[in-house]
Amino acid sequence: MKAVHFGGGNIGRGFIGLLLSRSGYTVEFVDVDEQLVQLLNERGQYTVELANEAADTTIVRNIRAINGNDKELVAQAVAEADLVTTAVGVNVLKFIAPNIAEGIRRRLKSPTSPLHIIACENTIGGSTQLKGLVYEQLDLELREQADRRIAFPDAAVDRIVPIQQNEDRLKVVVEPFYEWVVDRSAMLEGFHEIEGIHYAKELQRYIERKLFTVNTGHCCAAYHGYLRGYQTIQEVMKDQAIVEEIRGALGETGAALIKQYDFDAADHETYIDKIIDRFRNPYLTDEVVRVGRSPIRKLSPNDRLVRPATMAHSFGIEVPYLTKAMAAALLFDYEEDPEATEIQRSLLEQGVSQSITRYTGLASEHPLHSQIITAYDSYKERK
Ligand SMILES: NC(=O)c1ccc[n+]([C@@H]2O[C@H](COP(=O)([O-])OP(=O)(O)OC[C@H]3O[C@@H](n4cnc5c(N)ncnc54)[C@H](O)[C@@H]3O)[C@@H](O)[C@H]2O)c1
Ligand SMILES: O=P(O)(O)OC[C@@H](O)[C@@H](O)[C@H](O)[C@H](O)CO
Repeated sequence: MKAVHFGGGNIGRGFIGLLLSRSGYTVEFVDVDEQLVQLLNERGQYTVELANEAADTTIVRNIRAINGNDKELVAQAVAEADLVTTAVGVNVLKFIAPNIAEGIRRRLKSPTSPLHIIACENTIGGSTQLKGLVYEQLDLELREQADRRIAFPDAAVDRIVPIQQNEDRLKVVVEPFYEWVVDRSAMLEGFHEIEGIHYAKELQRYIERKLFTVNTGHCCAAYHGYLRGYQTIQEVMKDQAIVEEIRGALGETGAALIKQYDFDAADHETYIDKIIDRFRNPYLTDEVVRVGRSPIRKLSPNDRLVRPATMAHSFGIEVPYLTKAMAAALLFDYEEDPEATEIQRSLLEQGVSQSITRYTGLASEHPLHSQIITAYDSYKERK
C-alpha cells in the first residue's frame, strides 16, 4: 500500500508518516524543501523520539520523497496512491490542489480502487476545503466521477510537535500523546482502517473540542507569553498569571462546547487539565512564535478564538478571557511572521477598530468588538 503525504515537516514526519508506516504503508512525502527531499531519499528512514524521560525512539522506514515542484511526478504519485494525506498548513492547500487534481484526472482514466484524501490541518473541515480547491480544477464530468470514487473525509489531528533543533535534520522529537480522528461517514466502502486512527461518526464535535481547547489554550499561552517577553511555552506555563488567562479562556470555550455538544462537564474539565499538563512537558522546547504563528489565520471568524467566542456569546456566556486573548494576538508583532507584520501595518494605517472588524469579522456594533478594544488599549499602555 502506498500513501502520498504532502508536507514532510514536523507533524508530517512526527505523526502522520509514523502512523502510516506503522500501518504497513510505504510513505512518499511530497515537499518543496529540496534538502529535506534529498535527505529522505538518501536515507529512506528517519527517527521519531518521544519527549519523555526514556526518550523512546522509533525508526520510521519504507519512506521516500518527491519534490512538490515536480508536477509530473506528484500527479503520477497521486494517480497511483492508496491514500493521500496533507500537513502543509491550511493556507498552502490551494498550492497543492492543482497537482492533486491532475493526479485524479489520470487516475479516473482507468477503473482503479477508491481513494481517500485526508487533510490533517488545524482547521474545521480541512479535507472539505481541499476538495473545493481540487474540484475547481476539474470539469463537471470528472467531478461526478470523483464523487463516486474519491472521498475527502475531514479529520482532527492532535500531537504537539515543535520546530526541531536536532543535529540530525530528519529526526523529530514529539510529545507522547496523540489523537487522529477521521469522519467515518465519509469513508468509501472497503477502506483499509489505519491503526491509531479513531473513526468517528460525528467529527464536528471532535474537531471543535480539539481546536477550541488545545489550540485556543495554546495560542492564549503564546500571545500572552509574547507580551511578557517569554521565548518558549514551557517558560510561559511557569507564569501563574498566564495560566489563569489560559484556564479562563478554556472555561469559556468549555462552557460553549458543553452547551453545543452536551459533553460531560467533569470529563471536559479532565480534558482541559490534561492539555495544560501537555503544554508544560519539560522534555519539549516549543517556541512562542511557532505557536502564535499566522495571527490573521488564528483571528479569523472560524478559527480558535473568534468562533468559540461568538458561539459562547450566542448562548449568553460572557467571554472576557477570549477577548483579552484576541487583543494580545493583535499585539503579536513578531517581525518574521508576515501575518503579524500585516496586522501591525493595518493597526497603524486603519486603527484598531477597523482592524478588528477586518480580521475577526466582528462589526463595530458587536458587543465583543468594544471588549477587544478595551483590552487592547490596556495592553498597549503597559507595553
Ligand atoms: N506541529 C504541530 O504541533 C501540529 C499539530 C497538529 C496539526 N498541525 C498542523 O499541521 C500542518 C503543518 O504543521 P507543521 O507544524 O508540521 O509545519 P511545518 O512547517 O513543520 O511543515 C510543513 C511542511 O510543508 C512543506 N510545504 C510547504 N509548501 C508546500 C507545498 N506547496 N507542497 C508540499 N509541501 C509544502 C514545508 O516545506 C514543510 O516541510 C499545519 O496545518 C498545522 O496547523 C501541526
Ligand atoms: O499549527 P497552528 O499554527 O495552527 O497552531 C500552533 C499550535 O497550537 C499547534 O501546532 C499545536 O501544537 C497542535 O495543534 C497540537 O495538536
